[in-house]
Amino acid sequence: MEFYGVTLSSRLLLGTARYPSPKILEAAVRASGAEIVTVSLRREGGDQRAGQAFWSLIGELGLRVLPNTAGCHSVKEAVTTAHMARELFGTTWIKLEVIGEADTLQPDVFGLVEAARILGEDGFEVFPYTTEDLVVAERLLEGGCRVLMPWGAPIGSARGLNNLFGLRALRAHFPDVPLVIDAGLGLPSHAAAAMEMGYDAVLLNTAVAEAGDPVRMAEAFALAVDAGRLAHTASPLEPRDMAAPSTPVLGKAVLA
Ligand SMILES: CC(=O)[C@@H](O)[C@H](O)COP(=O)(O)O
Repeated sequence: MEFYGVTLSSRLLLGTARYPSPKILEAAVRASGAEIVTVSLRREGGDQRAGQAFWSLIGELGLRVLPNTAGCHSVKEAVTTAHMARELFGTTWIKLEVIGEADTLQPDVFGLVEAARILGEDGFEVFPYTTEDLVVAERLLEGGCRVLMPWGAPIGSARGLNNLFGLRALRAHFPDVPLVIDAGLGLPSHAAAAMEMGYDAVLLNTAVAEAGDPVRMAEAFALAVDAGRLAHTASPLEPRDMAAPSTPVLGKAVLA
């Protein structure tokens, strides 16, 4: 799998917020096998000691940082945050969030398209947090995005894949674009379903960070992502309406 020319073997991207402690975050990242972790600029500005531990972990595991513009509600705020993140983290990658609505934290897709275009022209490689809308997807690609990150469900909701029809349509319309389900996953089975559908990867945070045992949950998600991907490459059956006997029978049994 490739994002902007970078080849990766793990298809699980992990967020780094809301863990009970830096130690548990470290163990969860290790258990997940993730090669990319998202970091919010605002979080890193906070606790100095947690920041230090986090940076040694990044170095030790050779992780790639995907800074995000979490919590930005306008194009201006998102663009400014992206510039600060580029300075601080030394990467042109940016996970672009422009939040449009407080209850669902759903993307403001108009602002998103505009911010993605501005950042693309500024040399950023943008990972936009979007909806499953096909027209918005097309606009983001026209604006220079080479990866799309549709939501599964609202951030932190743990609902899974809310709109299977829309997500399937998105996958079918853009077979060659790396598509990552971002946000709203609650269970490993949700991640497996996304991968079975042909999504390239999943990004999640809350389901692991707020699980009773984040380390075990990180491992469970890693296994689910691998299983879902394996199933996808094995050409799964299409569901059908009528029964089809799984055991072929020849003739009839004679019962005396
Ligand atoms: C980590 C990150 O980038 C989040 O903004 C992301 O959207 C994760 O959502 P969940 O916490 O629902 O997994």
